[in-house]
Amino acid sequence: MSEKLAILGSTGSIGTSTLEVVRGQREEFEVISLSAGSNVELMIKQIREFHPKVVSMASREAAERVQAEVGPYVQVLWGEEGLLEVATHPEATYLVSALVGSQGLRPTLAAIQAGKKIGLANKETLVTAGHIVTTEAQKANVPLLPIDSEHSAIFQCLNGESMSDVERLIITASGGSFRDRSRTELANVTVEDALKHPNWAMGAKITIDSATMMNKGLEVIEAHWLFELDYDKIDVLLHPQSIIHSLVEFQDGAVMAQLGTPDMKVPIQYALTFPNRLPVQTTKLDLAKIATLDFREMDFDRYVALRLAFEAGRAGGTMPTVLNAANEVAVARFLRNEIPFLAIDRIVELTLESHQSSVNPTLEEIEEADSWARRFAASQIIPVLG
Ligand SMILES: NC(=O)C1=CN([C@@H]2O[C@H](COP(=O)(O)OP(=O)(O)OC[C@H]3O[C@@H](n4cnc5c(N)ncnc54)[C@H](OP(=O)(O)O)[C@@H]3O)[C@@H](O)[C@H]2O)C=CC1
Ligand SMILES: CC(=O)[C@@H](O)[C@H](O)COP(=O)(O)O
Ligand SMILES: [Mn+2]
Repeated sequence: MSEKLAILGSTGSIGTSTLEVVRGQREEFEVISLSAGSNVELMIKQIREFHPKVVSMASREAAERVQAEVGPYVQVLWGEEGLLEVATHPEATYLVSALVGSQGLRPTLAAIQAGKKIGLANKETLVTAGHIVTTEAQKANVPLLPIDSEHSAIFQCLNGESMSDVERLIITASGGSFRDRSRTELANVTVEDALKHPNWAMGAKITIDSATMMNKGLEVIEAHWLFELDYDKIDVLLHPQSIIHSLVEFQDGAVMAQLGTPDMKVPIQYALTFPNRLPVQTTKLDLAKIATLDFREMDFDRYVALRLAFEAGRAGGTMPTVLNAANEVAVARFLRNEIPFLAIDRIVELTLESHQSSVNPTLEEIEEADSWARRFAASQIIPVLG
């Protein structure tokens, strides 16, 4: 048995793909603890199949419903306390951090401080408090293994290389659901349309982030922290097929890329088994069938969210925290049909413009900035501009 797993967000897109990886490599993994929000039915199924010792749900009511079904042999907790228990269970060796949003920060930090290896899908954690998360990981001598497909690709390209030879990272972007529409054509798009990602089946929040290009913005900040590179050395390239997951250019002009069919089981398993590789049940890449790979230069006027993310990342302090929190609120409002699509990046921009950033913020200052940004973004009534 190589890893004993704690999984935050086990009922989500990354969580269920992680359990699919476990199913494919039963002798490699044991599931120790799981957490979910409100999906009681799926949690009960996961408990019956994987026999965790502890699980947690978002609310007491959901936890009681799970406990009533599974009996006393599994401890069912709830709320923030439950997330911390799941993340730091003494028997777990490895945390898969796959909650959505900056609510993943506290439990992920706790797992780092408890010495668990981290498989990081929850990019918002690194965006909101990158300097704290990376410093704590270094102190605890804990690896942060990327699950996000682009960062896994870069991590694989950098294997055995010296960071001083890296000229730049090139993060690929599919362009999301509306990549073939101009900005003015986005005024009346629906939630249903925005949720149709061309290449990946993912949770709702990241699918909207992909449509606004905020996902790529968050990934630029994530790459800055994971690979300790200046923003001037991080580029974004439109690549509609999502076959090249990202690239690294070296100072001698050589460019390394990692390719594969879009299937999160591949980066998830690599993060779990690194430095080893094991077989994965996936569709193998057939380049002759694909025949053509396309690329387009990034347009920062079309994708305002990406420009805002570069600006917030470069500004540092609490600006990335505010970018992330305002975006979380704006995306949730769009998903509830409260605001139009184009209001998402406008709300983020207005929130950033109104924020007084703190330099080298503490965890408490980050949480304060996060709360302030959530309140501000929730209160904005936006005249939508093209
Ligand atoms: N999906 C993907 O392919 C990729 C995702 N990522 C990142 O991974 C993270 C997870 O994304 P994804 O799996 O798509 O998201 P999903 O929305 O599919 O899953 C989110 C998970 O978090 C749980 N959750 C939500 N709210 C709460 C809460 N208040 N308390 C406890 N648990 C909660 C959900 O539970 P429930 O189901 O019960 O609501 C679910 O298990 C995000 O940060 C995303 O950006 C990165 C790369 C690719
Ligand atoms: C699978 C994954 O890692 C997502 O972050 C994906 O990359 C989203 O695609 P785009 O943001 O490029 O549309
Ligand atoms: Mn990604």
